[in-house]
Amino acid sequence: MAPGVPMDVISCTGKVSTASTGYSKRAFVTFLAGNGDYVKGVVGLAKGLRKVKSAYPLVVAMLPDVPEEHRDILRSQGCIVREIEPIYPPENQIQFAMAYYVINYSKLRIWNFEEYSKMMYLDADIQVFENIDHLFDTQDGYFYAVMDCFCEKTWSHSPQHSIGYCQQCPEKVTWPAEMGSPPPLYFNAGMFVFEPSRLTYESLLETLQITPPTPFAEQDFLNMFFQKTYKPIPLMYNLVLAMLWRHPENVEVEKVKVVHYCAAGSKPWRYTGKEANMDREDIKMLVARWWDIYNNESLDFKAENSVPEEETLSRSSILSSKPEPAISYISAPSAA
Ligand SMILES: O=c1ccn([C@@H]2O[C@H](COP(=O)(O)OP(=O)(O)O)[C@@H](O)[C@H]2O)c(=O)[nH]1
Ligand SMILES: OC[C@H]1O[C@H](O[C@@H]2[C@@H](O)[C@H](O)[C@@H](O)[C@H](O)[C@@H]2O)[C@H](O)[C@@H](O)[C@H]1O
Ligand SMILES: [Mn+2]
Repeated sequence: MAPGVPMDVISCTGKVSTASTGYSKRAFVTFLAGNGDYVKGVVGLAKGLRKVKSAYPLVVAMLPDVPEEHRDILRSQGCIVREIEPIYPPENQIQFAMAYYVINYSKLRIWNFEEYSKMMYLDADIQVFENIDHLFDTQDGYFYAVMDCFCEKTWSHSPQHSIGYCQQCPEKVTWPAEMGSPPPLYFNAGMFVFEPSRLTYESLLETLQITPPTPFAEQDFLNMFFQKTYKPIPLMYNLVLAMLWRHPENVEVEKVKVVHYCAAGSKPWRYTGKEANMDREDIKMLVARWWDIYNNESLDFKAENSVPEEETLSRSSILSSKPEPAISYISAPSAA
């Protein structure tokens, strides 16, 4: 099992917690850039959230280069489209792990969505297979995300990769004293629970301008910025596919609620099965499950079934005012 992680999370009963007292506007948010095929990822995500009957809308923070045709597709799927301005890191010569990561700093604009009190960020290459609304009831003041893995070659630039150390199995290769203290717990930034705040937003942008970029771009930056308030949540909330072959002992596939198609060659809408590990039966099954949702027309947005956002708000405020059985915060099992 993965190392035990100190955390309190809502028991996965899915009940509304009394913690969300009073009016609180919540939403999922994803990020879309370019005129390429990631729009399929967002459509899949919107349909997946509908399939699990999530109570909250999906906001799409999109760069100006997303074509109107793609915006119409997303509106027709019930998404709330929000155009954002790009954010670029300071001048640098860095070699990002993937060249296109440079656009991912624009994700930081979501901290400025102050009309929401709590949001859950999901990459467009993520699918939600079980309802995770209960994560909105996590205690405020923290940054919740799943721990990443350092074993893929995309990490070959890092000291931890060079000595074979991974936080998913810290006992396998212990961190040598001569390299100082081991790296702090590090999260995958494809999924996280956060609270939009103008103050945090401005601090993020100011800090970014004086922070030299690093290979994992905004993910590295977010890990540095939220190091003190980061609370790991179990792997079931963001299965980074490489965990299946790097740390199978930490994965209970039947418990996985969220799958992150981030391994090379695993984007379902581009899947060929030719890249390393892509011919695995579990990968084929997870890609097929993604397509089942994407192609399921009964999951398309139907305006007549929807409740306009403002009404949804009042419903959620009724929900939060309705006396709900308090639920206990439990110290969750280790992150697996
Ligand atoms: O051409 C692109 C590349 C990335 N993204 C967005 O940026 C996120 C991060 O990129 P990606 O998921 O490919 O990174 P990975 O998690 O695979 O390293 C994607 O999920 C999308 O939300 C996008 O919209 N268009
Ligand atoms: O821009 C930096 C990116 O960093 C992350 O990518 C993953 C991916 O590259 C895997 O292949 C690695 O193995 C994994 O460790 C790494 O975290 C986030 O998923 C993505 O949303 C984005 O923030
Ligand atoms: Mn991703």
